[in-house]
Parts: sequence; structure tokens; C-alpha cells
Amino acid sequence: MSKEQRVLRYVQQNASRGDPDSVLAAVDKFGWETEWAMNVGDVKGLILDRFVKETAPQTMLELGTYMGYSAIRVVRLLPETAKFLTVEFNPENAAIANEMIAFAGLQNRIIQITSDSADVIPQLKKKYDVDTFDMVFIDHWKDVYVRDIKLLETNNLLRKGTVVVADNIINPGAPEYADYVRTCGKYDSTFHESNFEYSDDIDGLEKSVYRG
Ligand SMILES: O=C(NCCCCCn1ccnc1)c1cc(-c2ccc(F)cc2)cc(O)c1O
Ligand SMILES: [Mg+2]
Repeated sequence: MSKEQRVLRYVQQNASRGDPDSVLAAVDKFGWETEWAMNVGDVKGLILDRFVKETAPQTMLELGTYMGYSAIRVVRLLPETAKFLTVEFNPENAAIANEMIAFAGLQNRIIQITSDSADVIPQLKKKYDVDTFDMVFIDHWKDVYVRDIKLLETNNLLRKGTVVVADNIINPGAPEYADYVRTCGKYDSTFHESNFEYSDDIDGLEKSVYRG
């Protein structure tokens, strides 16, 4: 059994079906007490919550579903009318996320796409009926953060005020991305220091508002 399957089993045996907060609490308890996992986690998650509440996005994209933790974390704060798309490259993790999201009762609120983000981003307008995104959360391979934010720009998926949040700016690090959003002139970017998931190590989120 994979680590991700062990996390899902723990959630199914310890959380309440249809209760997103209990699912998040179970994943976090497992991450702190049993096995570390690369969810954004409860500490950085509180900062992400604040950004979501401040932005109140009607359309949002996530790159990097993993087990669905951040998708559940975000969508639990959004109205039923909001449109949330999440992209995962790894089919095994996508399958775990599908079950985790269903257990949380949010399967009708989250559109899961299992694909390479580079292939999906150019299809979002036509195939997924997207105009522009109000918010984006980037949490996939750190070395393609820059490739993908540039793809979002060139495919006209960002608009003046779109909030782009990126995980792991310190650990494992996304230096090329941090440099790009802070110096290219297209974003008002701020770094929010926090702790690495399920650890006392340092990490942080970058929040970058597109100038349009
Ligand atoms: O690699 C990460 N995430 C992407 C996983 C695969 C994405 C697949 N995909 C989805 C869509 N397109 C592609 C990640 C890694 C770490 C980490 C840090 C230190 C360490 F020692 C080990 C691991 C911490 C995170 O918080 C992370 O997010
Ligand atoms: Mg991450």
C-alpha cells in the first residue's frame, strides 16, 4: 500500500463523510504524527485560507492536486457557484484525490483533470469553458512553475487583479519563479513566510497579483 493509500484509509476511518474540516484535520494529524506528506498543510493552509477569503474567487485553477487536500481546503470556503479546476499529472495520486474529495462531499464542486499542465492550459478556454481565473494556486513540479505562469499569461487566462499563489518558495524552493514574478513587472508580488508542512522548517507562499 502506498503512503497516499494509507492517508486515504486513515481519513475514511477517522473523519466524517461530507465534513471537509474533519477530512483536513485527519490528513494533518496523520502528517504530524504518522507519515509526512507534501500537502500544503495546516500552517501554510491558514495563510492560503486568508488569501481565498480576501479574494473570494468565482473561478480558480490549481496546478498540483496530489491527494486533494488543498482543493478541499479552498473549495470549503467558496460558494456553490464557484468553478474550481485542479490538474494532476500522476494518475495514482489523482485517483486518491478523487476518493478524498468524494469523502469530503465536494465532488460536484471540483473539476479534476489528469494531464500534463502544459497540455491542459491551452485547452482551458475552449474545452473547459473558462474565460479568465480570479485565483490560481501553483503547487506542482517546482521547475515548471515559471513555464506554467507564462502559459497562463500567453493564453489570456489572467486578468487585472488575478491572484496567483505559489507554494514552496523556500522548501524545496522555486527561485526562478520567485525571481520572475518579483522582477518581470507584471505582478505585485509579496512573500509570506511560514513553516514547511508538518515541520518546524521554514517555507512560505508567494502571492502575486497580475497587473493586467
Ligand atoms: O514536488 C512537490 N509537489 C509536486 C508533486 C508532483 C506534481 C505532479 N504534477 C501535478 C501537476 N503537474 C505535475 C512538493 C515537494 C515537497 C518536498 C519538499 C522537500 C522534500 F524533501 C521533499 C518534498 C513539498 C511540497 O509542498 C511539494 O508541493
Ligand atoms: Mg507544495
